[in-house]
Amino acid sequence: MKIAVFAGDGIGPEVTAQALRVLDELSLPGLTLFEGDVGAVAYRRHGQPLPDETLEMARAADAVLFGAVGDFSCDDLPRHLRPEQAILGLRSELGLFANLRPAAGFPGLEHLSSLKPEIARSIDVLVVRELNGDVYFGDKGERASAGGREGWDAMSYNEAEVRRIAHTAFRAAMGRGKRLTSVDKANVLETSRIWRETVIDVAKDYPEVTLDHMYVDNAAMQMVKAPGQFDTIVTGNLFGDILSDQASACVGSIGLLASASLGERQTEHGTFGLYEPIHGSAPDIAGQDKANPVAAVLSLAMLLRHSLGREDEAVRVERAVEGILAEGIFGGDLGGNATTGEIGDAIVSKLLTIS
Ligand SMILES: NC(=O)c1ccc[n+]([C@@H]2O[C@H](COP(=O)([O-])OP(=O)(O)OC[C@H]3O[C@@H](n4cnc5c(N)ncnc54)[C@H](O)[C@@H]3O)[C@@H](O)[C@H]2O)c1
Ligand SMILES: CC(C)[C@H](C(=O)O)[C@@H](O)C(=O)O
Ligand SMILES: [Mg+2]
Repeated sequence: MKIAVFAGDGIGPEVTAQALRVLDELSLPGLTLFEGDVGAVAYRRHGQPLPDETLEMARAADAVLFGAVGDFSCDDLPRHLRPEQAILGLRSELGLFANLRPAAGFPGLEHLSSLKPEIARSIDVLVVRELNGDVYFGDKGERASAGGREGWDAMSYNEAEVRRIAHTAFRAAMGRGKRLTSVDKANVLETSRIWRETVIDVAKDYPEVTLDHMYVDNAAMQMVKAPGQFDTIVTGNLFGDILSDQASACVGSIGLLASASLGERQTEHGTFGLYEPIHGSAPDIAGQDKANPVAAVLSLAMLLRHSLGREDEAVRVERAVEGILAEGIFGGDLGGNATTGEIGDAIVSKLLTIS
């Protein structure tokens, strides 16, 4: 089993280090780790945010554990050299079109949510975000206009792209509450019209799943008003990016939410995938031992489940995280004062008590 570890920038290495301590504690036989450069750190060392050797390392692995990329010092670089191109490049080059972003409350921690506890208690949603298309990967550029320089970005989805993410989402909904909400902006966008018609067509293969549709502006409002109404959400790249950050505040902190990015490639151990927190490099707290490593540790749990076929270990890691949160071990993002390292220590100790 090979895991490529790309820790990246800012708090990326800080939170990834804690996930690696947890992985070490599991002592999985036959596991080899490879470390590669991504993001601003890769740009400084190699002149590119996603060097060829990093991409090759990912291709040769069974899974990628990713930290975060992004650095304000790179804000003025041309787009293709920006750190964010590392994660966008990995997602597209590796065909990772399905981004699973679960957002469920931790029992007893409702008071940590930005919502009223009685509303927060109900949140248990899986956001299935399409990851290889949309306005992210359409043509873009700058041109002259009567109003001065004009930036433009083309948004599109074709039926094949919608079909494959819809199948992923319907299958995920089958394993959950059998309710799927497709989020779009079909009242305005042609992209969303094709999206909606295609999702409706795919629904014929899943008669047990109740499908409904919601415009993204309403979905954002409903996410804070009554998040418990959602079971599984399927949406495009941009809307999924935004709604998942929003869902994290409903749970309590962006430092709590993990993600899996999956494609079609199967290995002898499971589905090849890339696993990362939904948060970024958080330059405002980088280097201060303040970052919450829970999202990174829970990303490792998703890696164990989906790419290594290690459900038992995945559950153990999740229980350890739930355990330390139930004991009130929080960092500053949740109103506590535990450092990144102390939260990692607590998770590792808790793991030892769970068989
Ligand atoms: N996948 C990725 O690598 C990824 C994801 C999002 C943003 N980014 C990049 O990260 C940089 C910063 O972006 P941003 O500030 O918009 O988003 P961010 O997610 O990095 O931070 C947003 C806010 O949440 C806080 N936060 C984030 N993670 C936290 C954690 N684990 N513990 C405690 N607090 C945490 C930060 O301190 C900040 O206040 C940018 O360069 C952006 O492009 C990268
Ligand atoms: C860094 C950025 C390109 C990325 C995205 O927009 O997908 C991030 O916000 C995320 O959620 O992983
Ligand atoms: Mg995001």
